[in-house]
Amino acid sequence: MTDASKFIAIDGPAGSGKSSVSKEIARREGYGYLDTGAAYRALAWHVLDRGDDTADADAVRAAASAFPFSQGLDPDDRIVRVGDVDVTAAIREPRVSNAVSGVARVPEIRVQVNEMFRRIVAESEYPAVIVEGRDITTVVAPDAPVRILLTAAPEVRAARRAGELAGENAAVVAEALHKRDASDSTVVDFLNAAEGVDVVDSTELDFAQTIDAVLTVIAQRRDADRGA
Ligand SMILES: Nc1ncnc2c1ncn2[C@@H]1O[C@H](COP(=O)(O)OP(=O)(O)OP(=O)(O)O)[C@@H](O)[C@H]1O
Ligand SMILES: Nc1ccn([C@@H]2O[C@H](COP(=O)(O)O)[C@@H](O)[C@H]2O)c(=O)n1
Repeated sequence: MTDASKFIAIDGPAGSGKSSVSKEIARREGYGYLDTGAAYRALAWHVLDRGDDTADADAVRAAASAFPFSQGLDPDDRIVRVGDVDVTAAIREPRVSNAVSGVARVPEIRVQVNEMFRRIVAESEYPAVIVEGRDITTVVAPDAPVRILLTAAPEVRAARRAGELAGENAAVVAEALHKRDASDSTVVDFLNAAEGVDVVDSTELDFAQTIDAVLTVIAQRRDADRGA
């Protein structure tokens, strides 16, 4: 069993605000920030870079066996590398977003990256690390003192994501987001909160209100964990 005491675990569907909210809270509170989706995205990029298809599980496993991934925990230093290549921007491109679920579907890959996430948190010098993804509250750190499912209505998430991708057709962006959620939810359940997980639904909240809501849960859970 891993020591999950440093984890602040946040799950949720695409576009629910996991990365933007986690990053901002990490900055304010002096926590580390681990974007687990970046590892899946970087592996998808690596598979494509090798000229392979992420739908081919054997090709994904082969790419993962030589996957020199690196990512720091500083919320203001978000550089992601595969070997010497800075893939920070490339992993956000639609071609990677559309391919990443293929990587996430391979069970051995999930085991490999989850072990890496636990090791990164255990070795970090931060007092706590906000770790966000799809299965952090349920699989990666089910014993974490703080576990939050951050969600929002599908149309709100799609509109927020379309707002980010200037120049992209909103309907196409929405369709890609829902398709990725549908594929990902066959692998892990990030739409329903597991027992003991707090839900923050930001459908009716602006960004600042969402931050406040998440900070309130963190404070309550950490106090309870300390026996306050
Ligand atoms: N409560 C909110 N109100 C308005 N905009 C928000 C809110 N929360 C997040 N956003 C915005 O929604 C967009 C999507 O958020 P973000 O990228 O953090 O989602 P995510 O859950 O990490 O998505 P993905 O899993 O696809 O990476 C961002 O532009 C972010 O600034
Ligand atoms: N814990 C996780 C995190 C991510 N994934 C997969 O990676 C994709 C990209 O994640 P983003 O958070 O950057 O959008 C996501 O669509 C999943 O396929 C995962 O499976 N588990």
